[in-house]
Amino acid sequence: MIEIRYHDAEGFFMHDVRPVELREAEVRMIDQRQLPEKLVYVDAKDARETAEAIRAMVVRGAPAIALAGAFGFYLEASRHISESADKLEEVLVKAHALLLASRPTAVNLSFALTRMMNTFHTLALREVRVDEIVRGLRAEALALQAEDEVACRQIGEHLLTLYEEGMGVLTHCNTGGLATSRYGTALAGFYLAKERGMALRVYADETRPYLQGSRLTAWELQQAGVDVTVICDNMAAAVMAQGLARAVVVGADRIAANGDTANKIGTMGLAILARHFGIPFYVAAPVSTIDPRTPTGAEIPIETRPEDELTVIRGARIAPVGVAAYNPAFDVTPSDLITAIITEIGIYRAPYAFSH
Ligand SMILES: CSC[C@H]1O[C@H](OP(=O)(O)O)[C@H](O)[C@@H]1O
Repeated sequence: MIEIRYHDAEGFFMHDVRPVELREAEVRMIDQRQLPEKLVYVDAKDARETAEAIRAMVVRGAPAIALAGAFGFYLEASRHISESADKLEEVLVKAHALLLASRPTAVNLSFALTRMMNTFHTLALREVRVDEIVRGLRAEALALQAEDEVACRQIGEHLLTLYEEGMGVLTHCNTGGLATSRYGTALAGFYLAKERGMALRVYADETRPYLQGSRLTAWELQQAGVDVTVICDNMAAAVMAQGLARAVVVGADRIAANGDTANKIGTMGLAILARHFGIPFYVAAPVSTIDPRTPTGAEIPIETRPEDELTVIRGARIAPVGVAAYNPAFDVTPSDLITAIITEIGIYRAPYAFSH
């Protein structure tokens, strides 16, 4: 991976860009580790570099890593365009495994890679030339991006039906343009409200330990002119108790068949608080985040990330060297605490029973 460009992040509007973009021979990603101070892009040229970018959270967010995975899969194919179909299949099986292993919880990545591999097999069975297979894979990857963009807008439209003028809404982590193809999922409602002149107040949990809320959500919404206030994660209860937030909306990384939802660590606590304070708790996600093959939240693999992501912040140590740190990246919210699951095809309410 190479850093290719830098400029001040001020005045940069996420509506106009994509966090992950397929170019001719590389996938270009905003390096989200360096926001909000620096806007830096990195390029990855093959499956290995793309998998590393996903693992290192250069690009993050369930839909965005799915697109990065699909782009990396295509790039790998394009580097073997002069080989036989059998050799290409051998290469793509390895690329699929490498990309899939980069982060285990978000099912969108698995869904996108399965789409790409199925596209390969469909074209290979027709015995088309390898260069035509590679072109077909590029088209499928870009189709995934276009589908996600439409889905995000539709999720935003459905979210708007749940909001009232002037209300405060609390959100967790980053589920905006940086986490998707564009617009976001949970944040899409705030962008659309802004476009339509509807005033909403957003309370963004900083979202320890990786700070996606204070670093990314606050940056995105501020650039878009949305009223956003950063709070520490431990302030959520007070914000609800004071009536400042009258709803909670979050994203998702995997929704099980019964509606149990894996999302950024800290989400389950918000759902429990929302139930206690009698406010709605919404999950916003494209249907590509729903995994009917996973029966309940107990079967969702939860990624554990490096301890120093918790004990060191921007190079400053905040815990003694050698102390143990437990750093699960996600938790699972039981479906009975979820008021509604908002997707691009509609709003689902409990009891949830998702099937193929
Ligand atoms: C649009 S959903 C994004 C989803 O992904 C985030 O996790 P991470 O930043 O570790 O990729 C978080 O769980 C968000 O809800």
